Amino acid sequence: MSVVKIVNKGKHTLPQYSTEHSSGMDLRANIDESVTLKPLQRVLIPTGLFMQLPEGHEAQIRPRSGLAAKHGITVLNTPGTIDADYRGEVKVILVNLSDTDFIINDGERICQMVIAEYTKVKLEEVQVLEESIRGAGGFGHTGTN
Ligand SMILES: O=c1ccn([C@H]2C[C@H](O)[C@@H](COP(=O)(O)OP(=O)(O)OP(=O)(O)O)O2)c(=O)[nH]1
Ligand SMILES: [Mg+2]
Repeated sequence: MSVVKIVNKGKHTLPQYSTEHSSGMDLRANIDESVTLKPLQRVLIPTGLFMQLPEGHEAQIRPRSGLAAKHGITVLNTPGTIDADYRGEVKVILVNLSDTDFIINDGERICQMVIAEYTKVKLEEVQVLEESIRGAGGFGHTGTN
């Protein structure tokens, strides 16, 4: 199991996996006062967390489906990317896609964080690519049924 070093300068407990096989850990808002998010408004919410990810890993900041389905609250840049060499505070960009105000309270679980391994590649510039059956087909070219 990979180890992620974390400094918690916030007021809340460390994030945790809420069930045995959860892929994400929920992150809590670490704010002094509640924030009211108006329709289509976005806000940067601090978490109080600072991380050191092992080389070859990233953290992805993703929405919680409950907040999205019930309140239209999502992560604007989903999946947000936390780089392994980032040492600043993890912050979450939330947006309100509903038609009513939404209040974010201190300590609320606002998003989830998935730690993932990634592959670093070297780009090789060529003039022609190998053919494939798909070719340039995309954007729904296989239809819907
Ligand atoms: O939702 C996010 C996305 C990013 N970050 C932090 C960690 C990440 O490593 C850094 C840079 O993120 P990104 O590369 O997405 O932003 P950028 O606009 O390209 O900034 P930079 O020029 O600093 O890379 O900002 C967050 O705290 N939350
Ligand atoms: Mg960047």
